[in-house]
Amino acid sequence: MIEGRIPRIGNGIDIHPLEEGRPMWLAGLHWPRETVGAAGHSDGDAAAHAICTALLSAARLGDLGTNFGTDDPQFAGASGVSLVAESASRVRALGYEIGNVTVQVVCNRPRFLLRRQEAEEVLSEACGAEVSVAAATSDGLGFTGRGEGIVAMATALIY
Ligand SMILES: Nc1ccn([C@@H]2O[C@H](COP(=O)(O)O)[C@@H](O)[C@H]2O)c(=O)n1
Ligand SMILES: C[C@@]1(CO)OP(=O)(O)OP(=O)(O)OC[C@H]1O
Repeated sequence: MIEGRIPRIGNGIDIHPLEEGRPMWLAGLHWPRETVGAAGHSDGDAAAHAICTALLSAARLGDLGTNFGTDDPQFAGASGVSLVAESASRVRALGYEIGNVTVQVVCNRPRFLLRRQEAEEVLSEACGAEVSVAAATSDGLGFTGRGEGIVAMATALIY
């Protein structure tokens, strides 16, 4: 473990393009009514991936790509939830505990109003610590506003 008793934070950001006909996985949930889903080597769950990078960065363990490379077939189609669980486990293996994690997604759809609690429960279970989920549109601006992609940003606190 890196020296010191001071809590440590990490930030993570992930962006995935959206494509017709792909399943939508976001914030640990499948969204079966969506007609577009995130393209990627894994399930494309930008929220889960941002959480992974936030956790790994807090412990100075690199980021999503250095831990779960696209050159490794093991991670083809990997669920975001499984990558969050593995990231949390790597952080704990260094002797840290996870305080809490927040993640915010920027997209028009899906809407989190009815499923926020479900997403928080799934991601908290994977992390072994409380995860809160927020969402925003970009008010029609940019690639998120045009529905071409999803952005997610996360912060993790470890101690
Ligand atoms: N994908 C989304 C986007 C937004 N929300 C909720 O709507 C609120 C207003 O969004 P603005 O971008 O107009 O500020 C936001 O605070 C979220 O509560 C959502 O659920 N899902
Ligand atoms: C998750 C990984 C590995 O399957 O693939 P992708 O789903 O493409 O996701 P990305 O955010 O581009 O990060 C790279 C990889 O770590």
